[in-house]
Amino acid sequence: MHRLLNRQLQRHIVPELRDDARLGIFLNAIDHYYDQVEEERFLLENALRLSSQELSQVAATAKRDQMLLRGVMDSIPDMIFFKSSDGCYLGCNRAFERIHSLSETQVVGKTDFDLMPVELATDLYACDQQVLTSGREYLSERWITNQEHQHQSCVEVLRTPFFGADGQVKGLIGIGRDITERKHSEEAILHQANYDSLTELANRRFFHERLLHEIKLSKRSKLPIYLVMIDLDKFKQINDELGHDSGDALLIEVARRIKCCVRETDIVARLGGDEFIVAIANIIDPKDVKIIAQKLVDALVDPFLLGIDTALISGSLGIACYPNDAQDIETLVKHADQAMYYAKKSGRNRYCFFTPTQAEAAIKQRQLM
Ligand SMILES: Nc1nc2c(ncn2[C@@H]2O[C@H](COP(=O)(O)OP(=O)(O)OP(=O)(O)O)[C@@H](O)[C@H]2O)c(=O)[nH]1
Repeated sequence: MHRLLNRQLQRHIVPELRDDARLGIFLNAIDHYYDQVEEERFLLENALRLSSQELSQVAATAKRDQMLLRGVMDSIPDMIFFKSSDGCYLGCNRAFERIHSLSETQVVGKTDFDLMPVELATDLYACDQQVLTSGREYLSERWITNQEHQHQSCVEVLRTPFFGADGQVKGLIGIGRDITERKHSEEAILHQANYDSLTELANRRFFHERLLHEIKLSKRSKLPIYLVMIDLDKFKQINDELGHDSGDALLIEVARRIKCCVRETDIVARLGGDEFIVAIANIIDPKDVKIIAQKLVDALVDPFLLGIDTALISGSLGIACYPNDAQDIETLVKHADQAMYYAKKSGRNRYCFFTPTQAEAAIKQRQLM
């Protein structure tokens, strides 16, 4: 280009001037200048080509990294989500999508109030706030209903804050694990530890625990608690005559009948064998205990239909009162047992209240043995 310009200048300059040494210097300077520009242009073009190559390499690497990160996130079985400080979802992984039956596109930019039932959303909002306001981790456990498949799963979520360069909380990362199976087995273990497997009533251990709680309440309310010990009369005969399975069926029916005679808040337990116990709290008029005890006696004499057989049985009941008869559970149960024993001795199919003479008689009997 500059050579063309140089030629143009040479042509239009008058011949005398063309030999002028100063003009020659000027033209050479132009020539040199254009050479320099050409070189710079070449370098610049080269640099541009190289940087655009680098740029596409960087972009390719970034894309590869992003895909790798996405692949890793999606293959993690725990659910992952990110939220901004105003509670809007920034992203989530596949496990999150699966648990909630929601795609990432449905989620991003939305809050829990846009996506979940209001009760759950309020609950999750409170969990988020724990992290966003304190800047500390927070572990929560929630039952979530999958709207699409209508099944419930229990999810344990660890929320961790993330910070900006200014040190302020900018949002949170949640990592959640489906612990439904663990929860179910924990519940089963707890049920096994607290309930009698045959009748589904509370067992001795759980009865003790619940009675302790009732005693605390009674101390405040100043209302007594009555323990009613129930032992079936001649139950062994049922087993012997009709078989163990029929005996089991009868015990199940006894449990059902006992529960029908008391309030839902009263504690009904099977202590073992054919022995049951009921704790009746909040009794204002002691006459009510007599009414309940008689109801229990009557309920047990009703015939039991056991397959093709009909069984007749009765029960002997002993009653002790907290705090009048004893202040600790062990003595209270012992007194109810002594009263029950007295009912058996007095002809069965009845209830008896504990009296101190029964305790004296029991001591004497033990001394004779
Ligand atoms: N079917 C069944 N029988 C049981 C179970 N646990 C204990 N038994 C039986 O229940 C019977 C309890 O008998 P006892 O309370 O000792 O005596 P009883 O025949 O009821 O006579 P009294 O109590 O003196 O009126 C025993 O034969 C035990 O083997 C059970 O889970 N199922």
